[in-house]
Amino acid sequence: MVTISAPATSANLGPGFDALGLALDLCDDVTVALRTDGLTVEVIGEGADQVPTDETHLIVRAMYATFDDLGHPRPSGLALTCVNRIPHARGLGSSSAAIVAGVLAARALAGAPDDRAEALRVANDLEGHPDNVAPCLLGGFTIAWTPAGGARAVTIGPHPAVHPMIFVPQDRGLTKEARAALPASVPHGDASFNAGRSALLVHALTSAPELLFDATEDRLHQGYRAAGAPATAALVADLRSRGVPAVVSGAGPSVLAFVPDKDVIPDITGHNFASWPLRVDTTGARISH
Ligand SMILES: Nc1ncnc2c1ncn2[C@@H]1O[C@H](COP(=O)(O)OP(=O)(O)O)[C@@H](O)[C@H]1O
Ligand SMILES: N[C@@H](CCOP(=O)(O)O)C(=O)O
Repeated sequence: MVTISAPATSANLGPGFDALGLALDLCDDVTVALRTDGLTVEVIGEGADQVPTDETHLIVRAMYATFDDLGHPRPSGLALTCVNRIPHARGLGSSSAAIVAGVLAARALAGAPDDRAEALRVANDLEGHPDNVAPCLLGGFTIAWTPAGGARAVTIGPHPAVHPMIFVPQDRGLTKEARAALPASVPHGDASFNAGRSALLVHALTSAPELLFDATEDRLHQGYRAAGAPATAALVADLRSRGVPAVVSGAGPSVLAFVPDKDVIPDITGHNFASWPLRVDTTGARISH
């Protein structure tokens, strides 16, 4: 039996589309036990009435893909108990947390070493972009990239004065749909703008939080997604008009803001979002046997 605790994540952080991400201290816990035969999936909390409980469940899919990647036979029986806290389809990396949990659980049950670089490669192949699975696996603020051999990532910082605040709406928004809203190409000026802001964001998050406002500007994805999530765009614009570094969290529809102190909650009167002050998770997914 193995238990994986996998954190929520906020990807992109404004200009770092598909590259930058931050782990947050809100975790899904998954316990997996080997059985002689059959598959059972018990889900408590987020998504309990919505996610499948057969072999199409995302954690089970990630486990099977990992056993196959290791060349290890799939077990004849599995029992999963999932305690879910990360809201689904809100831009907080619930699918990445599920994939990471499945990859780490399968590696542990197969007797493979806890090799996060290997786990990242497999998790990214399943998720399709590395910016959530990287912080979920490594913790902290991560920069991820995908060379020919598969995804890689480094984790750094962030500066202790980086205080994330998440604003979560009731409505959902699937990442797949938000990605479909993006154009096939962008103007060179916008690409160059984001390259500069992404570089500045690394400096701001690690050494100079006072630069976060300029560093979180984006021209690659948020504008194209605004029509599909107008309430999100309105909250980001309102917060930024008051000098708060605010961005779309992942593909949305949640909003991430950086506040000067963890107890400072910006006034969001008139916006139908719940405020969640979350600390940075500095360790990444945890495994307990
Ligand atoms: N813990 C989980 N168990 C099973 N499926 C999950 C879990 N978390 C997420 N999913 C699946 O992933 C979908 C959300 O993924 P996605 O659109 O990428 O949004 P998010 O930003 O929350 O990752 C859910 O609707 C569900 O189908
Ligand atoms: N870079 C991705 C990030 C998606 O994050 P999620 O938490 O919304 O799944 C994107 O912007 O599509």
